[in-house]
Amino acid sequence: MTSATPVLYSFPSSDLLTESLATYITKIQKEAINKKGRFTIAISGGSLPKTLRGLIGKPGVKWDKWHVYYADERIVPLDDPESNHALCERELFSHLGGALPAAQIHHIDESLLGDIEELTDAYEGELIKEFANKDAARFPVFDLVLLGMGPDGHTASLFPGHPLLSEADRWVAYIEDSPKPPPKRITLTLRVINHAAHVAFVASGDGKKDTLRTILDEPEQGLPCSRVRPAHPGTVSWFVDDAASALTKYARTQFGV
Ligand SMILES: O=C(O)[C@H](O)[C@@H](O)[C@H](O)[C@H](O)COP(=O)(O)O
Repeated sequence: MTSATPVLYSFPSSDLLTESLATYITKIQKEAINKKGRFTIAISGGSLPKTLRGLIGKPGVKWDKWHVYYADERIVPLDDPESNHALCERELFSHLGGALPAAQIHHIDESLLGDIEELTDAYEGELIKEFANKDAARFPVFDLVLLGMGPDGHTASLFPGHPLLSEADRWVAYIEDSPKPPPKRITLTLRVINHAAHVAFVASGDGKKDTLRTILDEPEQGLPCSRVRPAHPGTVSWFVDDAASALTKYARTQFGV
């Protein structure tokens, strides 16, 4: 089975990056809705939710068809400043005037914070409700997974050298020793990410330039971000700014949809 080759889009400003990312997401959303009447997306935390602001008020975004999941989430209350859900609420959902129904935003079950195994099973159950039997697939096929890149090359809560990278059965897994705090998290597994129709990474700033070079120019090092290679006909795209791409020799593609 052939895997997607990363496509690199690099922008001179964060405004251009934000606007282009919004255009890209809107196009994928439209294709998904035309095909099956809904759009399934998984979103990470970190600086990513803020870069989705270009979607706010953008014509053509059909929020009522969105079904949102988290690519990873921290095991903290939903209103905790460390919660990815709280972050997405703050940066995006609260600006939509209720256009995206709360029932279509799938967050962790707060009543299970004390039992990470049960919480993980329950979150996987949320995915099963959406995806099981749909394509008779062994793994869910998200229309789009949006990811960030950590300075150590991690993505979602998949960290370099961690045994979780080899998880071959679960859709959602937990980690209790995350090197990035907080230590307890759940994450989509690499198998799930690599079954997505489209995956897009977003990375910006000078602080990302060394890691981005390693990920794109030396994929053989096997950093988690380099291992995101959805199977054909899936795609993997990188939306970065020129500061982040300063060191990579990887070929740039001109953005245009
Ligand atoms: O919840 C998390 O911690 C994230 O999902 C994580 O994978 C993040 O995306 C990267 O660490 C990049 O974070 P920055 O964009 O803040 O550098």
